[in-house]
Amino acid sequence: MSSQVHEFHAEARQLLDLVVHSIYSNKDSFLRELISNSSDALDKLRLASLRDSDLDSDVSDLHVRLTPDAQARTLTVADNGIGMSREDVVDLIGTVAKSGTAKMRQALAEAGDAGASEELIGQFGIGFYSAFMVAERVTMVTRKAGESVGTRWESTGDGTYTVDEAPDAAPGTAITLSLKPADADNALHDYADPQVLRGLVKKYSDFIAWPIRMSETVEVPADEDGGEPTVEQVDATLNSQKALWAKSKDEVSAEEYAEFYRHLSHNWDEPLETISLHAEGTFEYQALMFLPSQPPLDMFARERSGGLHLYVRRVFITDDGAELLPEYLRFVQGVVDANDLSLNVSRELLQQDRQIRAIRRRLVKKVIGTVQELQDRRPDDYASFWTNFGQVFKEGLVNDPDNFQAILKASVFESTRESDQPTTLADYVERCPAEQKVIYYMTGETRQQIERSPHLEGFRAKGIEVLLLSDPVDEVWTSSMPEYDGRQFVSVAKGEAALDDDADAETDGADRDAEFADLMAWLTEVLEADVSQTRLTKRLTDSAACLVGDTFSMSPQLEKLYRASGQQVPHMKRVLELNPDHPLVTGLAKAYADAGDERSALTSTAQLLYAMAVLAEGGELADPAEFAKLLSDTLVAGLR
Ligand SMILES: Nc1ncnc2c1ncn2[C@@H]1O[C@H](COP(=O)(O)OP(=O)(O)OP(=O)(O)O)[C@@H](O)[C@H]1O
Repeated sequence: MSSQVHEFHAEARQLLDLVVHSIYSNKDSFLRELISNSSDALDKLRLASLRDSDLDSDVSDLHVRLTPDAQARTLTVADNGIGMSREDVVDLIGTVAKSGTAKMRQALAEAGDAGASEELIGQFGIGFYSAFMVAERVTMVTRKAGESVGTRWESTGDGTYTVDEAPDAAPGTAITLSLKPADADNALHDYADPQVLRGLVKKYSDFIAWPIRMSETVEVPADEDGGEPTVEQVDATLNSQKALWAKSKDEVSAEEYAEFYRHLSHNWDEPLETISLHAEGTFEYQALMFLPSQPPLDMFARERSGGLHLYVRRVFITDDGAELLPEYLRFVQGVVDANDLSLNVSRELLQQDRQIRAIRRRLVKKVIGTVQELQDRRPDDYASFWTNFGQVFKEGLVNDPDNFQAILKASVFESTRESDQPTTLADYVERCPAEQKVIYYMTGETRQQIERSPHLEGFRAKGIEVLLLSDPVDEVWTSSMPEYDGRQFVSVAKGEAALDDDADAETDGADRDAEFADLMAWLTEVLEADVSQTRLTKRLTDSAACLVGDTFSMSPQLEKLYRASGQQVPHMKRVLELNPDHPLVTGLAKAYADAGDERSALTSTAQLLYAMAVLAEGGELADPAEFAKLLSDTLVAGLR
């Protein structure tokens, strides 16, 4: 195939434009990005050759090489890794691989000016494109393992790039940067200077497992025989290649951990917390995990792979660590290096492996324990963790019954208490009056909707704190009637509300029940399709009526969630609760008593009463048009 000019995808162009004109101060980080990509490519080739004995690739000396050329003002970063095919190049480099998400697109659209690029680059990372922060032109020559012809890619970072055949390409990938003039004022260093490169590798990429080599000029002093001093080219390895996870925590600096985290995660932020684990005994392994300080763009993408990389005795096996941590901990980044697994272990085997399962159990406990520690000791960091990952973490309440209590404890919840901070359950319990033996909650779609719901009126009037749960998972885990610290979770929208506080209430209640008995029996009959029973309520102060489920029933929101996921669930009838002090209820009782046999005229009022109760809790009417007609007819009748 001949030379082709391609246009970058719109998003890629936008991003490149930001990069080229970037005032991002950390331009040095381009080197870390390129070395990181090379390291990944070397990992992939070694793995491919382990798995596929037909792959005729030389893996005896895998490495990265830096070649600065001060005269030509170029820097080449080359590896003999997996390489890319022509299609790979166009697909991977011509588009912003990870940017399909709305968030990135939105951020790009908003970042109109160069000033915003700083933040954007720092937040999202730009991988390969970071080369354009320091280079006027980038040339990539690459050849994929197993293919005979290579590809040459070139761009100046304007809207287009060219792709050519490269018949003589060496296996792997070589990226040559034609460097912009060094400009110390703008943190643009001289990347053709070997000393600068040496320093950057030490700083950012020391832990890379593969050797990063550079040919250096060294002076050989005059020997004893009086020969002249000479200058020689020597191949130097710039990085120590030490696996950070094998070291104990006090041997590694925070900055080293942070760089390693960035390398692993392709994020550009600092880790919020570093977790190091060295297990000895039956199964020996080392784990190094990080809680990020920023959420990744694709956290809610279902196909997102796990954040843990698996190594076996220092050999990279997979970066899809789905078997190592459950989905609800998918934000955790890190490495697990197991001593006793086979290098040939396949994905299927991983799933069944006893050792992997044991490791997973331990890692899960460790991560939850770390979140708990944050909660106990570093409230600000915990708050930021919760904002970013709380919703995902709470998925564990549904998916990980074994750790339910630990997850519950390490979580926080919104509540009716006057505070902008969510509460732990321990604090909730501590605030409870002595006689309150349960934890009250209400679920709904948003906090605002729940707060307006009539069910809370009585609780609010009595100053009883209620948890406001508005994540979809909340519907699910609460429906199994869990306990915390021996206290049951009780929905304020289910069962009878125990809100009495004086002894006379019982007799009072019996009198009132008798007073409204006829009306209630009639309402249950008229609203038979939706209402299982009508009773007088203790939970309302302002509204006329509300609907409550049985203690063990499904909430309407859960019903909706099940339907949305394609499951057939029966429509749940609920109890209609009436406020005997409300004029609409007393008025209706009177009208009902006066109407004699002419009660059919009151039917629409009964239906409106029901519909209003549904609307007040933020629910949806089965037939909104019918409701509008009923209301209109009633209003018209009132005007006559
Ligand atoms: N040296 C290389 N050898 C082989 N493939 C490479 C190399 N450099 C980049 N690639 C391929 O190009 C893809 C895109 O690289 P790029 O650095 O833009 O993004 P990334 O590494 O996936 O993520 P990030 O943007 O966070 O760095 C990589 O995922 C990889 O498949």
